[in-house]
Amino acid sequence: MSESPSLIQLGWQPFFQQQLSLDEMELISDDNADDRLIIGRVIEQHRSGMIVLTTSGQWAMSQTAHQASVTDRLCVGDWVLCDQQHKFVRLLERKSVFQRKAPGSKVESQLISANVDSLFIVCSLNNDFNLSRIERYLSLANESQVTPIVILTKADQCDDVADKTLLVQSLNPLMMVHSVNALDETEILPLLDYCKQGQTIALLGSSGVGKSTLVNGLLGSSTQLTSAIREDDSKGRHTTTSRALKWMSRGDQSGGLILDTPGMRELQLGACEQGVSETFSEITQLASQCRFSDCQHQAEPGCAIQAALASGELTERRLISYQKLMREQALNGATLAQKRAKDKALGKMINSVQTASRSRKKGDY
Ligand SMILES: Nc1nc2c(ncn2[C@@H]2O[C@H](COP(=O)(O)OP(=O)(O)OP(=O)(O)O)[C@@H](O)[C@H]2O)c(=O)[nH]1
Ligand SMILES: [Zn+2]
Repeated sequence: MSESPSLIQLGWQPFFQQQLSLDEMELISDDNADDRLIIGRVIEQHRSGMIVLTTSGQWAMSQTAHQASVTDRLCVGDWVLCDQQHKFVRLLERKSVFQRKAPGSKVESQLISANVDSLFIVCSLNNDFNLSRIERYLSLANESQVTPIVILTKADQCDDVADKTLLVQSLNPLMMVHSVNALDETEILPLLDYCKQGQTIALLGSSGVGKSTLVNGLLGSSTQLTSAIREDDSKGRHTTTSRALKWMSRGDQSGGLILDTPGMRELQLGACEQGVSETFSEITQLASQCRFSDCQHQAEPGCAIQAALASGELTERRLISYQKLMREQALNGATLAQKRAKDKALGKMINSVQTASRSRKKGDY
């Protein structure tokens, strides 16, 4: 590792500080205490465990067997307290979290990253340009309460940059939208404003839109928090994996962190009804003005949505995009409800088995 960062450089914020008890604060600041506590941030996740970075270096975190239910649910970006033996003590509450449906399962979620402040939604201005995909990513950002920033790449390969940028801006007039040639470092410099010291950003976008190019450009000649590591993959080959959390520090300017895990890149829409509603807030607003509270927005009289379509205030594309995402939510919701019902049934069965076994022991069976 080239350099140890300060807590602030690692992304420590008042939100996390406020969670520490007085006792914990004492144990953190007392270098001589036997039960000294150390604050660390999870920077990598491996099959074998978590790598935690602290102000005094990085190490593999250990845990006791009974902590597995918590440590199995940790992810890159998490803040943890550890003891001097590098053993997990507790997880600090997350400011934000990205999760997805676990592969092969409709109901379990898999945590991808935590404590991201801003999300760069990357979309290229050539053939990948797709408003509905941006809306999908916006729903994810809103659900996770992470600030979205839309970055339109390959501006150098597009004839109507201004028109397309306006279209994206029309999704939300308050949203930050940038169009860049990601290969040109001077064009991406303004993006560094979102990555100031203590801020953690993540990137989301289809393959080939320029995420790696942006990350490399933003890192510039940054000091890396950590160097690349070599580990054996499942087939025993050596692979070089780069750190999931990268630090942008250029010259004497100390920047924020880029969280770049493969999982983040493949993120799909999980359960995020709230995020979808927020992304399409004008549609939910309109729907509340329909004459009938159960309006299907088809041909009912007094339908505010149909009226907005007719006046051109709302586009059909946007309505269809909203309905599609909402339908996906309904499906997610259904599977979650089914899972809850199943868990409840299982709980009942376990209870009845335990009651029966207790009565057998008491001899009244
Ligand atoms: N002309 C031009 N080419 C770009 C731009 N951004 C990226 N590219 C090129 O597009 C190709 C894909 O870029 P990457 O940065 O690897 O894309 P990515 O999003 O990281 O792709 P994945 O790793 O598959 O997710 C590379 O050849 C880049 O040089 C841009 O703004 N303009
Ligand atoms: Zn209606």
